Amino acid sequence: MIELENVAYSYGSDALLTDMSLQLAPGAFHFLTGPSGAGKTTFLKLCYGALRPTEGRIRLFDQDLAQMGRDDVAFARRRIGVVHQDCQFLDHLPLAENIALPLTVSGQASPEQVDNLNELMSWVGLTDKYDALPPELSGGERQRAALARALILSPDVILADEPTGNVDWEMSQRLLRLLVELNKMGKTVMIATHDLMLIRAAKSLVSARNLRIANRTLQAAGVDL
Ligand SMILES: Nc1ncnc2c1ncn2[C@@H]1O[C@H](COP(=O)(O)OP(=O)(O)OP(=O)(O)O)[C@@H](O)[C@H]1O
Repeated sequence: MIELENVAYSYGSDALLTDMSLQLAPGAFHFLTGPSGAGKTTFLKLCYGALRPTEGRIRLFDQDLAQMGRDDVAFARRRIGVVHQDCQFLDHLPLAENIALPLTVSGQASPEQVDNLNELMSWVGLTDKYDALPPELSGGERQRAALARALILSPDVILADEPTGNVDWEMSQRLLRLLVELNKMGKTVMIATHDLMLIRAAKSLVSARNLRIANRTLQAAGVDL
């Protein structure tokens, strides 16, 4: 689905990431860990085509990113749901409209026309927050809403950047179970996290591959992470 081959990335003159190769296969479940500032968010941005590599090759759904124009990337992006680290809601819009935004922004539908909106909001346990404004939500509610928004276009791949940041352990587990459930439905999942407890808790739920960014490159993490 997403392939990286010897990818490097630099924001300035120094390379942040080097020689990274990965194949995200259909139905795979990956954790991505590494110290703060190691480049996890940057790596996810490369995976969804928001950044282009300074070296190496990226393929999104069998297309070479280097050959893809803006429209091609936008089309491929519809198959990738991204849960952003800071949620990125529009504070003046009710929650349901925020969640439906990936559909309504392109003029494809109004929130009332989005068939799966109620279903999604119920699945993440937010039916009573339909009309709430984002600043009125708790941290866990925001994270669940961010997950719902990432799913509104029924993507094949979910890339989640610290989806359990700023929530308590119980809520982390709940979010983890939602992501595992999506994986059981056949979706490819990658979660970037600092939370090693979460990765350990996932062991009993899903067969995950653990990756770590260290020394500017991607490494398979051992059982003890
Ligand atoms: N747009 C940018 N321009 C310049 N430098 C950037 C930019 N975005 C990120 N960086 C730098 O790249 C490095 C990696 O950032 P990134 O957010 O990818 O790390 P991370 O592993 O996700 O960190 P954290 O775990 O703290 O979220 C950091 O030093 C950061 O300051």
